[in-house]
Amino acid sequence: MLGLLGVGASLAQPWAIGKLIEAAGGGASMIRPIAQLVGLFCAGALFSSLQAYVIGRAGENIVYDVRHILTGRLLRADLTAFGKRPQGDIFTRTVTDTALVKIALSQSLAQLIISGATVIGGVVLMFILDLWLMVITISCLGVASITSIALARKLRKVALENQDDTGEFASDVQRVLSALPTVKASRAEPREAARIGKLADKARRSGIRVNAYNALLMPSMNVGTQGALAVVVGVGMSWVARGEMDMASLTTFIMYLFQLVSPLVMFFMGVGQFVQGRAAVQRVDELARLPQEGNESADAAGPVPLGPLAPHRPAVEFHDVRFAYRRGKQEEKSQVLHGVSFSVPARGLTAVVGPSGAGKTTMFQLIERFYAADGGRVQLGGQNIEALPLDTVRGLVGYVQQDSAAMRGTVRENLTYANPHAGEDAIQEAVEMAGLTSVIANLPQGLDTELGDQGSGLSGGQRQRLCIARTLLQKPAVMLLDEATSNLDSDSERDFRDVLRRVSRQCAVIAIAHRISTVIDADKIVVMEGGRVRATGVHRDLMEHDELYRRLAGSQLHAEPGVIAPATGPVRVEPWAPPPSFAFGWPPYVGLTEQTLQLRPIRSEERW
Ligand SMILES: Nc1ncnc2c1ncn2[C@@H]1O[C@H](COP(=O)(O)OP(=O)(O)OP(=O)(O)O)[C@@H](O)[C@H]1O
Repeated sequence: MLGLLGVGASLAQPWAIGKLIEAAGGGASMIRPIAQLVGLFCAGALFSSLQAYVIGRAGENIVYDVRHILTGRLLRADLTAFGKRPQGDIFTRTVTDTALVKIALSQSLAQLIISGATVIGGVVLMFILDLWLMVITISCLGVASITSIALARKLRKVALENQDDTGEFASDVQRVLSALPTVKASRAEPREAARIGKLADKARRSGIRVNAYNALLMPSMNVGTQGALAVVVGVGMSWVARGEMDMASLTTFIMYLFQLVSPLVMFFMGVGQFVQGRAAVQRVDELARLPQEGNESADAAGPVPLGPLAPHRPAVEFHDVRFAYRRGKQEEKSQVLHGVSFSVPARGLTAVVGPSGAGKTTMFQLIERFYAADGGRVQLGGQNIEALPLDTVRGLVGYVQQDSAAMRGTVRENLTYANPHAGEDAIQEAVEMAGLTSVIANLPQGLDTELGDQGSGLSGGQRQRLCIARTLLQKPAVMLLDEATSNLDSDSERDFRDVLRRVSRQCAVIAIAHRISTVIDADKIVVMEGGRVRATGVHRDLMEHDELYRRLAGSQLHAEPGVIAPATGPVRVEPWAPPPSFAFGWPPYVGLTEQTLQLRPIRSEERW
């Protein structure tokens, strides 16, 4: 509305100038026309600056709303759908494309409306002033408008390409930066620089095409209006000379034509911006449509009260659970769990063992409801996990992941992440239980020491203990530990076993374990192989009856002197030796003898 009032004020200005010319020519008082003109100038300036402020504010509100809704949907996105998109692309769409949406939905839309209204108003007034001059003007502008519309269409296409290219570039930068130590250790910097350089170049080339079409858009309109101006001045002046038109009307007409130039150019620039913004809207919209996790009917009811699960019934039950990951655009299935059934008591330690790739972590992810089972039933405290609100499930289940996820922020923020209201005593207790007391005491600012991305600033084992403490603070009913002790030294692991014993008196602890010491202690052991439960029992029975378990206990589980012997008699641990030679030409294994440990130059035939 403010914009349209501004348009009204500027459209009235040539009319006021005409009146001024008439007054000057007729020798009448010029005070009134000058006052009218000044009033119109001031009103026009006031309305357009107010409109610019209001539109700018609306734009910021729009971008805030879009980002707020989008991040909410990203955080609640289904992991399968989320995992298919490169993170850099998600980042570009959330940050850069939302800014373009702001331009499209506020600035350029307002520009289109205001300059469109100015053009229409001007054209109508010019028609009233002189029909034939207007016909001449429209024919010149018509050609320019058709060219501009064709250019705007092309612009939208290249803008979409450029935004995709920028997304691809951002994804690759993110991929490399998140694995920078691996890149350096593999001496892959030149390769990566070349690869990223190619993507940057692709974005540069499509960016240049966007600029080329943008650059053509304005001059094509300018040529049309300048041509129209030349013809109007020529024809109009000859009519004035012949006395068929008065000078005031021609001046007013030319003023309107001048006034038309800028809004027309702005209109087509607005079209350009709008089409680029529409491409961004399309990309943001695609991201916002990512499938969401959770069960709407269960979640709508809100979280059910948390508390320890009843001690007399199993905490977790798997009944014939089948699950396949979906990969790629075609959603090809890779079946991982083939009818898994077992139960976990509400108290005590249950260890899950099995060869790599057996499906142990996948099982945990189904308990956390990161993914939904394709068949069968997962139950928590006797209730189907799918029927419980997600918030309740994740409040009951604490998860220490395999790769000990810690985040940028202080140690305290990391510790209280799952329970932000934890008191100082509870924090100290969790720190103590996870064996972090001396680690934190040695940090420069104790609990308030800042950690870098992924918790850098702590060792792998310390990060692992931090994650364990975080889960302890959550006081879960079911605690999932995915190889949580793999980075701990023997002393810390022994201490942690005591912690596990204490914690498992309060809740169900399920641990994927590769250390025989953790497994021996377990009240129940689940042996998995190839996505199936092969055997369950306690250490002694499994050593007697299960061939795979015996093998794992002897090799894959990290044997520790004096641990296996009391339960079963000595287990022979074969020393590891690689095969005689690998197909890709690794030199034959010779064994570490005194001779091979001596440094000597490598002969050319030994290189690989
Ligand atoms: N996100 C995923 N998408 C597709 N397949 C996956 C995904 N995660 C795991 N897999 C596959 O599922 C199978 C089981 O993986 P899982 O991580 O559950 O095994 P695991 O028993 O925990 O192994 P490990 O002891 O090595 O951690 C593997 O074959 C793996 O390739």
